Amino acid sequence: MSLVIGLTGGIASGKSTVSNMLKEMSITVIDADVEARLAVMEGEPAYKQIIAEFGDGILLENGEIDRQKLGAIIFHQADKRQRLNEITHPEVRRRMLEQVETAKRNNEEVVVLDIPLLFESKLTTMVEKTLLVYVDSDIQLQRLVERNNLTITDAQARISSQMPLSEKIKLADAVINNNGTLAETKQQLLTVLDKWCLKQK
Ligand SMILES: CC(C)(COP(=O)(O)OP(=O)(O)OC[C@H]1O[C@@H](n2cnc3c(N)ncnc32)[C@H](O)[C@@H]1O)[C@@H](O)C(=O)NCCC(=O)NCCS
Ligand SMILES: Nc1ncnc2c1ncn2[C@@H]1O[C@H](COP(=O)(O)OP(=O)(O)OP(=O)(O)O)[C@@H](O)[C@H]1O
Repeated sequence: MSLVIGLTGGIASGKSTVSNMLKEMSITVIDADVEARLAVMEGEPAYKQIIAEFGDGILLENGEIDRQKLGAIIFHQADKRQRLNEITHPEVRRRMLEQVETAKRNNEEVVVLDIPLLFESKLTTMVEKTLLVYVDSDIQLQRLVERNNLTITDAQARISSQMPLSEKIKLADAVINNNGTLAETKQQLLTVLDKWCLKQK
């Protein structure tokens, strides 16, 4: 029996940081952002649908989707964001489920799905437990600005395109507070895994 955990949070709250800790423990992590990237490669059905919706002005010279341009549109326009989600999310879901099945066949004890929009896109049916990586909003903004080299306005647009962390915290089965050091975050992760995985056995 595998336990399927949905790892979520807000943009720049620390999901990848926690994912990397899980990978170091040899736990399989399936990353929705990676699957979403693969789903929109040239030749994939979503690629054509995106061009039909957003025009070929969003392509780079080499034919790939210009992620910066597409991001600039969808993080500022809710209706466009919804269209992109409608195009990409079914394919992301399908790809992730395929990998969950493989992990289950391999009798892996724990499988983690890293899904930023787990609650917004109602993907919780894919997982048995939900784990939220939380940070205070001022720290989130500061980390996002620094990591992505964004203006405060652009960073705020990205943050407000997602459900606030203060709402997500009410929906999660467990919360890791990532305001502090990486060591403190890892300790909280180990406590949660201990609790959930020991119960599994
Ligand atoms: C908008 C795009 C082109 C921006 O690409 P970019 O390389 O700049 O960012 P990346 O894909 O690494 O995403 C960074 C973060 O942005 C946030 N984000 C991405 N898409 C969305 C969205 N549709 N709504 C809200 N937040 C989003 C997530 O927190 C994600 O971790 C890209 O994110 C995309 O194609 N998004 C649609 C697919 C999607 O919803 N992915 C999220 C996982 S399901
Ligand atoms: N505890 C911490 N202390 C200091 N910096 C941190 C901590 N956790 C994460 N960071 C930094 O904050 C930034 C955001 O973290 P990370 O990339 O893990 O977030 P994410 O939730 O995966 O983001 P995204 O939704 O954009 O994929 C990174 O630059 C990371 O190095």
